[in-house]
Amino acid sequence: AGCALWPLWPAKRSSGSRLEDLGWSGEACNGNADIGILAIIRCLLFVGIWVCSSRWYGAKHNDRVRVALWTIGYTFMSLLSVKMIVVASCGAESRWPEMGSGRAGLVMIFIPLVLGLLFVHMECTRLEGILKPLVEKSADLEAGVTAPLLGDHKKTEEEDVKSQNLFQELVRLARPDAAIMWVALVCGMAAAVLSGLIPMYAGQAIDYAAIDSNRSMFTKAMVLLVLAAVGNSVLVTGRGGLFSLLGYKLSVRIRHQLLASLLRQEIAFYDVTGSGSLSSRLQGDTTSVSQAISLNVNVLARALMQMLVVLFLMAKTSWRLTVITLVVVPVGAVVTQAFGARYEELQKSILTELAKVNSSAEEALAAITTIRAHAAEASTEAFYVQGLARVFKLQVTQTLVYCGYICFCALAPNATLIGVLFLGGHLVLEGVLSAGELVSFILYMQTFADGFQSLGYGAASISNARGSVAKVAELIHRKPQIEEAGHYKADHFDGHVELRSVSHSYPTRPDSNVLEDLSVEMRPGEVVALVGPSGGGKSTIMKLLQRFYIPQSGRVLFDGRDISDFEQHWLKRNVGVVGQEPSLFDRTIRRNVIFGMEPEDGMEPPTQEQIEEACRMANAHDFISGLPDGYDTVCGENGVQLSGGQKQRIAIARALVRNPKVLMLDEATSALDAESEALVQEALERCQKNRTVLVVAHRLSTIKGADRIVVVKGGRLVETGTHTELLAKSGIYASLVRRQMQGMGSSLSLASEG
Ligand SMILES: Nc1ncnc2c1ncn2[C@@H]1O[C@H](COP(=O)(O)OP(=O)(O)OP(=O)(O)O)[C@@H](O)[C@H]1O
Repeated sequence: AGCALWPLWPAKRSSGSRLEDLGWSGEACNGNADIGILAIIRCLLFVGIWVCSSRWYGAKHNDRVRVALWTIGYTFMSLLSVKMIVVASCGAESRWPEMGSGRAGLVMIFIPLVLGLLFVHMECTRLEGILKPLVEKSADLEAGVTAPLLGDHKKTEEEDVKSQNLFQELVRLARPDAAIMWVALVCGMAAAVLSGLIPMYAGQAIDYAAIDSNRSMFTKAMVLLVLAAVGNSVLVTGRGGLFSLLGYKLSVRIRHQLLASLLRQEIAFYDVTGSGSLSSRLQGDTTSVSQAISLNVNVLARALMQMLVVLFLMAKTSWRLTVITLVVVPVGAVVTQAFGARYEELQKSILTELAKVNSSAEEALAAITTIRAHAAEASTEAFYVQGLARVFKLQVTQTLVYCGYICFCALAPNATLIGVLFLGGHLVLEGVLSAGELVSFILYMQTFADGFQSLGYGAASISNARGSVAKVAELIHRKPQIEEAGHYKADHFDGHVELRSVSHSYPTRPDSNVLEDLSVEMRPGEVVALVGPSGGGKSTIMKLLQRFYIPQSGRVLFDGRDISDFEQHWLKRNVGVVGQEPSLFDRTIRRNVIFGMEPEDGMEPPTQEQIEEACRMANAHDFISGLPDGYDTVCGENGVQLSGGQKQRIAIARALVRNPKVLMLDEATSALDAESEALVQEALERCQKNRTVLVVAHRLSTIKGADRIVVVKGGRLVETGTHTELLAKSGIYASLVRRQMQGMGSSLSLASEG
């Protein structure tokens, strides 16, 4: 309380009355020369005490308290500033010459300005405080991006550094369009200057017309006014258009960079990061990042430039009126924001309550027979009415807040206008200010208030986008945690495949070994069937052979060379894969067949003959030719426009068009009708000729046809041999076969055996 009242107390008691002492009488003060200096020292001390105490209190309690404290502090600071204006205006020149010379005026303008900036800073901090937990919460919910990005869920120092580098990140993203940005900023700067000149020329025109009656000067002022207005509109258009262009360019670039980075991440990254959260990064976050840069930088830059220009012109016109404006405008902005925040809070509560009420009504209508059976109509109705009453109560509060808000909105600008007119009118009467200058000032004031509001809006929006910028930037910069493959391309490839003493655990479960010291060799041209109970590690072997993961120990070799040495495009051309669930893209059949072999992939695309030959081998050519658009038929999202069997056959054709030396097949277990299954099966058998084939087999017929059967259980190779040899052993394989023969399992990899 002492702190709060101190600034209001006169610097030094004088013999005159309190009002005289403050200089309201308009006569010279009776105080001493140090009155102004003392006031400034007090003011600075007050700011110091207030900032420290509110920070301390805010840290201990919450942001609302801090903002409330700040508001109280600001109010008293404003009163102090008003007092200082009065003191400075009361003819203190006689005792403190600087007071009248304008230097003190600058000091007084400076104080509220610093406070204004402090406000913006604190508002951002407050918003950040509110947003951070939300961002963290949503990240937790997504159980996604942050996990692999931040590593071990730790809130690391790295994260803090990254958030500090946010501005640098924004600059980095916008750098390729720096030229556009600079031109846009220059346009904005020039527009701001011109928009500041408009009120000035308007004031001059009034002075020349109404006071000086100077026709030629009036015409000159009007011409300049027109030029300023036209120039301003041209520049504003240029600035707006360029910033929009910048936004779109940015959005394209960020999306491109993000998808390019995502496509290069190791498969383990996707094990922990849901595709849902990644697509939300790609859609929502990229939009907010590009908007943060284009739209909000535009708003902020425009507001800042406008405010600086107008502030300069205001101070030049009348520093006394400027101080009044600097005191009142931020107060208006704070109150507006407080109202807005409360209004939104209430709106959210209303929507939540309304949703509850609606669902209770829906529930009641859906369960009408239960209600009737229990004669519970009255209590159901009462429950609904209680809900409606809660909504109504909230709506009344919201209306009160709204009334307060519109009352303030209607009153505040007029109150400011009246205040400025009152003081300005006195200055005009005393000849300190001309009528035109007063009009100019009032127009400046409006521009300044607009600028201040935009500044708050822009700062809040940028603050909102911080989370998105951080996430997008981390994803763009994320280095795949699997070392880059080599560049080896073999002149001759036999198709010899080997897993040598491989032990593997997935990064998400580093403590559980999925494969344990497993060694398998597949000689060129050999067909090897991989069987075993579910969860035994068959698919893991396939994944290691595709270098989705690097084994913890042991080696994966092709023709005796480590898989990591090979140039991956070359290897994928020589090693074909057909998965259990064929995944097709929303493109034409042709493009789906040559997937990964398009010119953009650095490959010579297969010819139409080669495509058709592959499709013939895959039993797909006939049905494709029967489609109205043939090979140009679009498959639809994930191939929805095709049947399961057709999709499988296209996937087989996709593997065969590469004419691979090694073929890896995961037999489809999903139900296909008998005809489709026969076609797929026939295609699979046909494509095994002259190739090293590794097939995760579920059907007895496939297994019987294999040169060798490898039984994997618990990550270990437990049996190997031909069908007959393994049956004779009466081991796991024999029991799996027995179970299938007895019709207890549809495949040889049922979990019950695990
Ligand atoms: N991406 C992954 N992250 C963590 N663990 C995994 C992952 N994929 C598989 N596993 C685990 O590894 C073990 C072996 O799985 P794998 O898919 O290789 O078995 P499988 O023999 O192919 O089984 P199925 O015949 O049912 O397909 C299982 O315990 C499984 O839970």
